[in-house]
Amino acid sequence: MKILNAQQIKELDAFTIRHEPIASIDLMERASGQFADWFIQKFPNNTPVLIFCGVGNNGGDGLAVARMLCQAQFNVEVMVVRFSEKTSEDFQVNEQRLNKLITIQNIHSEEDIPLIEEGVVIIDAIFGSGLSRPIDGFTAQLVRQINHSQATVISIDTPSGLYCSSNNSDTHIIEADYTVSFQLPKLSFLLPQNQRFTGTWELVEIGLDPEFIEQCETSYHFITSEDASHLLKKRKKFSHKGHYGHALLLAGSFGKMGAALLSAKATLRTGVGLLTCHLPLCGYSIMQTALPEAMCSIDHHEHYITEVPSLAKINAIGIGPGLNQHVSTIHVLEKLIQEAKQPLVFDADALNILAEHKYLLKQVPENSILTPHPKEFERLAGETINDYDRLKLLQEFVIECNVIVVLKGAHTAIALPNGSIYFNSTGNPGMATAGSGDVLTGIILSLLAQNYTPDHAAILGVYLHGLAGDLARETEGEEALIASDIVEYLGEAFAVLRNVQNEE
Ligand SMILES: NC(=O)C1=CN([C@@H]2O[C@H](COP(=O)(O)OP(=O)(O)OC[C@H]3O[C@@H](n4cnc5c(N)ncnc54)[C@H](O)[C@@H]3O)[C@@H](O)[C@H]2O)[C@@H](O)CC1
Ligand SMILES: [K+]
Repeated sequence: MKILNAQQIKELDAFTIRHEPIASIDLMERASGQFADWFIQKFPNNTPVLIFCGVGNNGGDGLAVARMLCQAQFNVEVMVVRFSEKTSEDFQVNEQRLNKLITIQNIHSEEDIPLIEEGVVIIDAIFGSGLSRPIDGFTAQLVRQINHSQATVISIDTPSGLYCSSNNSDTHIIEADYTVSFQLPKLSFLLPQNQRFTGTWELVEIGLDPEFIEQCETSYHFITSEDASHLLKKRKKFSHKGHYGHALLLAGSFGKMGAALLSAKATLRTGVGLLTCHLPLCGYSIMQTALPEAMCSIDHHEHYITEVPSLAKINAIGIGPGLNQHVSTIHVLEKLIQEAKQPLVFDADALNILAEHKYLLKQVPENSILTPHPKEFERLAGETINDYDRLKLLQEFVIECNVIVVLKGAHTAIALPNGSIYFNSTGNPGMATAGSGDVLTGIILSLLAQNYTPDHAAILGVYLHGLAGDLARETEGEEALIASDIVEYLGEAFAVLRNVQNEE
């Protein structure tokens, strides 16, 4: 699913109006209807509702929603924030329609701002995607007062004051509990720094033109279940393990053999034909006992890896989980980078070694996958002061190094060598737990070995990992969830994606 900027959203609305065709006021009615349905599902109609409307089309939505909630027997109070004399046409139509049902109040200055009573639910329809400069004056005071109140706040389309695709977090912005947005997510929703503004966000479909969306150019995408299911290949009836590739995992050191084990388990559970783990001697009985399905290639060193195993007959290589940064291991990484012709995935200490030895980073083969968390990415690429700058740095980094970076987080960002970024839609805070990243490396390695292209392996792997985590949460909850659970639920995650495939 594409992520569009404010200008593109405006053009998309206009194109839909011309080509569906649908009158602008009817499109507003459809959008407001979807919001109202969402609201009615969520709140009982004895909830007192206070709606703040701007004077543009976001405000128009607010007025239409007010009418719909009145008709659903909610007790609704509406205040129009008159930050401008000019009102949009669709705002005016909805103002007239609502006037027949209730008395609309107005805010012209700070004195008109009401006290916000306890228990009220606020709908924020002050500004939407038309915001073009920071909120100021009495509107800023209103935003401050809403944010200081105890009320539950639901924003229509976007929290008022938040730019769709650039940084303005130091200005006045509504801090919503929920944001219900129209059809496509905004870039701002996907960045950690904006979570306090958007709260939990959801999308409602409003029938914007799919062909127009198709031809819009954007670097940003949001991975839906349909997107992920399109990437998932079918297994063939007349196939054997040789068809599903041979993965090599270089992992583990004394005290960190669990990371190797988790990663190896995930590799096998993601459908690889064969897996060889190259481990230090101390890992041999651990792996053979805990995971009999994996083959072992054993290093001469007791505690860490010092040798590159044979790469013959290997289809993909993963390195990093539970490794250390001993000088011999650095040499292993160097040799591997120089000799490997297979696709590679780098994680954990493999990334730290690359960060410490930048000459190695320059030699990493093109299309290799790096899976840093934000701190590891900072070591690789440098510091930034906000999430937008980090995103820009991420794009510059992948273009310069010609690699794929999986920047882990709530909406993991997969950056491809051309600078496109895919944000993941699955996963939950329960997955912020030891070993979760090792599992992801195993999943991606497995897909690479099965001949998925590196970009597909990264996108599908990240989606599956989050989906398995979401399924695990249903029984384990967020606190009790551990990385092994993610592996346990991989089978169910595949089943969910297959269902999506079959429904299409
Ligand atoms: N037909 C359409 O275009 C649809 C639009 N929809 C709604 O329309 C919204 C966009 O509406 P608009 O483009 O009218 O814009 P907004 O309602 O977001 O903003 C209103 C106007 O305020 C002015 N403005 C911007 N920043 C300001 C500031 N800081 N202080 C004072 N004035 C400022 C601008 O002229 C802007 O057009 C969407 O977010 C969505 O809620 C939906 O009804 C779906 C259909
Ligand atoms: K809003």
